[in-house]
Amino acid sequence: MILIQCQGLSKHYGSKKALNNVNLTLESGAPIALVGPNGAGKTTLFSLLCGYLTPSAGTVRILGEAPNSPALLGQIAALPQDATLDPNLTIISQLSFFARLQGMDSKQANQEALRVLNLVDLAEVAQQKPPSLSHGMSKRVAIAQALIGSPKLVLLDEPTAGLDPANAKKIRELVRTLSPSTTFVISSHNLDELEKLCDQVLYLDKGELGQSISMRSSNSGSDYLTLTMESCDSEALIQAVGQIAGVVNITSKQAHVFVIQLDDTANRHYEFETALLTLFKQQHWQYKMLLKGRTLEETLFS
Ligand SMILES: Nc1ncnc2c1ncn2[C@@H]1O[C@H](COP(=O)(O)OP(=O)(O)OP(=O)(O)O)[C@@H](O)[C@H]1O
Repeated sequence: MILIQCQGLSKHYGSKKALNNVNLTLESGAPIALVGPNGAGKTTLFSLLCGYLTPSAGTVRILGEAPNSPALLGQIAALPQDATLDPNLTIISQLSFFARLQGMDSKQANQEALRVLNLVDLAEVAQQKPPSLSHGMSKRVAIAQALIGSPKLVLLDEPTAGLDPANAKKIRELVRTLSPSTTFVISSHNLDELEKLCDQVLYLDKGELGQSISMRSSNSGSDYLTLTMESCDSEALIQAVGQIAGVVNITSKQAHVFVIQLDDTANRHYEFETALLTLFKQQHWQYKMLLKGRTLEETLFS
């Protein structure tokens, strides 16, 4: 099912071009990552998808509808980067209010508010007011708000920024669990996190959509291996590995991490891995990790 379609989408703020002629078609399914440097236009794109901003040129369709169409009520939700709640009202009353805006009666709205608070493990703060929550808790409440009514599309702008590692992991697990019925588009600078969660990565730079990378195909069908060593003489390793049959290239941009490109001969990986382990045994070199494919960082920036 086509969830998002943008054609020739541009947004200017005065003379500033924040988005330039973006063409994009996204299907529902696994989470999709949106990455790009500061000021690339990610928030602007999210705001156009939600209908918070109107395009300077081009069109947006969500499930075939214009972003502000009443048909999308409850079907699309967003977690803005700087989401805030009213400091004077309890969490439950605010979440229930948002549920009522989607047409639920007061009993259903209360149950829905509790359901989404349970999803983010925060049912115990239901009767509290926002100022009594920590930054991480406020973020999780904002994520709960985006999940009201089980929308088909949820846009998350930096969902785990400021969360401790345990809570960030919980949010990732929640996204994974809900993914069959909700498609998440996640904007983040945390490439490790996106790599764990997303199959497709969109790269936006200076308002233009560049690469669209399929993590699945780049990891399964690729001819790359990423090797992390415990400690080693990098030059000696590059020299020795470079001489193993099938190696096209070996590079190292981070201490102890090597990206090895193999030619595409059938069974090359098995033969190469055997030769690599034999080399480690001969040289008494200890490896930490050998991964098929390249990291997202390597794929985007090498
Ligand atoms: N309201 C505005 N008025 C003028 N310029 C704006 C406005 N909002 C954003 N911009 C500019 O548009 C460009 C894109 O901004 P945007 O916030 O969409 O980027 P971003 O990719 O979300 O950045 P970050 O990763 O820092 O959050 C930037 O150059 C920004 O300065």
